[in-house]
Amino acid sequence: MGEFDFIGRHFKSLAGEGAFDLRNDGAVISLTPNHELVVSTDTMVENRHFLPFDPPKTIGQKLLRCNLSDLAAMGAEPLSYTLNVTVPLSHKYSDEWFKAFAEGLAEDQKRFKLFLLGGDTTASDGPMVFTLTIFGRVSSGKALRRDMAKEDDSVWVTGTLGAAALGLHARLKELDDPSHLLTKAYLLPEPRLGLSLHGIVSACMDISDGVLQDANHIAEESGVHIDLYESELPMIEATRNAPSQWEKTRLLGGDDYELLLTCPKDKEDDLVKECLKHQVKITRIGRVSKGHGVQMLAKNGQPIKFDKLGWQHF
Ligand SMILES: Nc1ncnc2c1ncn2[C@@H]1O[C@H](COP(=O)(O)OP(=O)(O)O)[C@@H](O)[C@H]1O
Ligand SMILES: Cc1ncc(C[n+]2csc(CCOP(=O)(O)OP(=O)(O)O)c2C)c(N)n1
Ligand SMILES: [Mg+2]
Repeated sequence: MGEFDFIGRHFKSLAGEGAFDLRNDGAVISLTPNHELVVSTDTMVENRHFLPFDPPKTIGQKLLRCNLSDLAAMGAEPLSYTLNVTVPLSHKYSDEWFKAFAEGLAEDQKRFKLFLLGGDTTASDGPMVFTLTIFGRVSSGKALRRDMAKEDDSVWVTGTLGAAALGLHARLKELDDPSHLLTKAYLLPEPRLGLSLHGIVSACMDISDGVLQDANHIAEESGVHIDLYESELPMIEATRNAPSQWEKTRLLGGDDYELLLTCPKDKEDDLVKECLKHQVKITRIGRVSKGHGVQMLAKNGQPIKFDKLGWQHF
């Protein structure tokens, strides 16, 4: 069958304007005046980012959505993406598997209004690896950044936290998930696209490695200290009620793909209004102050001690 046949069968129908039907050496991106191109890339590795027995459809969707979440964090709107696939030679993923993977991409392409530009296909003795590079656009000068948080700003988060990290363990049958909501959060994050936050928030990023570690990125980049209040972290019931042995996982486990924002006091009403307009839950979870680093504070005001801040690959 070969890789060319494989590309034609699974990916050609996902291609859009400038992709030349996936039959050229490169693709062309048309740019509009007064916009800047935003680029972001993320890799997903079998047994590191997804489980080989996860549904192929949601693996495709999660791959796209993690990248869409990066565009959301930049305040950008999606245009197109490239897809690199490294197929494992040691164990076979069926044609049906890739069909469902591509169906996931097709469904989300339609919903989030972007298309495939091209990519690369290889094989190796290692695990399945997907790399997706996403292109978006933002009005010139209006990209959101991580480095403008200021003393006395409040810290906010969209949606809820911790469910995806527990969902992974539900998939591994280490934790009960009768509502299936933990599993759903792990399999299918919801990118917070479409919010108009430029001129409202002082810093923005998406949470992939856990709220504390990612808040630390904003703190470092902005030259400030951030306190997060543990009791304020928004969690669905299944997350809040998980047995205490899962405390650290739900707080630091990552995989949330929610937006972490800092906001000056006089813009808080605008932030809440903008999120309400788009029916996105938003919760105040902390405060920016002078200094450096991050702390998570318990209800009694005491810092909670952790041996690490969040997810690290090595
Ligand atoms: N291998 C690499 N080469 C160049 N830049 C990298 C590499 N890995 C990460 N980066 C850059 O480092 C920054 C942080 O990366 P990462 O933690 O992966 O961010 P994100 O959580 O947004 O994906 C990004 O600007 C990314 O482009
Ligand atoms: C099988 C499996 N094990 C563990 C995890 C948890 N996990 C893997 S990577 C990661 C952090 C995000 O991935 P990364 O590659 O750091 O993305 P980036 O920060 O670059 O967006 C998390 C929480 C998972 N999603 N799946
Ligand atoms: Mg990354």
